[in-house]
Amino acid sequence: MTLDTQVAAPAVSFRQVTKEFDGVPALAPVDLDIRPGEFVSIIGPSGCGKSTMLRLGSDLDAPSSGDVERSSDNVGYVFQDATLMPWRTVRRNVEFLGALDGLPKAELRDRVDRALATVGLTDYAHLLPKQLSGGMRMRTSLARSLVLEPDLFFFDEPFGALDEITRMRLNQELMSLFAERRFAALFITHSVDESVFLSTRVLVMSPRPGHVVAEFEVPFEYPRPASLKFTPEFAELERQVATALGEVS
Ligand SMILES: Nc1ncnc2c1ncn2[C@@H]1O[C@H](COP(=O)(O)OP(=O)(O)OP(=O)(O)O)[C@@H](O)[C@H]1O
Repeated sequence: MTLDTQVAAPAVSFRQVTKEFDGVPALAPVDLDIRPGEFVSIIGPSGCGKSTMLRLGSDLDAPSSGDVERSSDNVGYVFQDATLMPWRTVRRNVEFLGALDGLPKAELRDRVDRALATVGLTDYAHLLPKQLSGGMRMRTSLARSLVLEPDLFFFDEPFGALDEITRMRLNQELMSLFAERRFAALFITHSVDESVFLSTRVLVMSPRPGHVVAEFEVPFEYPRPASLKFTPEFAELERQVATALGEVS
């Protein structure tokens, strides 16, 4: 699918958005548009306001000044903690948001089946969260959001607590999903490699009060093969992002 990301209305836009906590600025004025088909990563030092931006973008918190606008209320969230209900099976966890949203039973069943298949958990749907690996718990969390077929996704370091192999695999799966669905995404990470591999655009933030100090367009076509990471072009972009991070850390 080709999408002209420059003409579509922003899925979310930040206009001169600031945030203070107890009078102390956490976020300097931020301007940012994320359009349908854009996967924007934010990377920056600890405490620079990445999660704050995500909370403001997703309406979990209100800015101190400025405006945040979303073009759709159909929003998905995936956090580092999968926040599954321990007494519910994988299937019942994945059903949860769709049921809350009042999806008709048959539609919900179809969507849950598709979401479970997308994340590779069809054969594990009867298990409880305690019987799952960390990667499977994260897949369950992702599937729960997918059931709502969101136009806009917020990811707060979803793979930060996973081992490297699982993280690489989930990066590949999320990239494939994005290649297919082309939702809009705001993705918080501490990993340069992950940000470049997944994103159409990478933003580097300064220490508190956070603001965007560097921005990189990532030109690689989707779907991206894992072997992309071994190309000189990928390594060069990683080097540039890491350098921008180093300059501000
Ligand atoms: N509810 C709050 N009350 C007071 N201060 C807060 C609150 N939430 C965040 N902060 C402060 O705002 C700043 C930005 O926090 P935020 O969690 O957005 O940073 P971050 O870049 O996501 O950090 P990390 O990479 O460590 O997760 C930090 O200095 C934090 O202590």
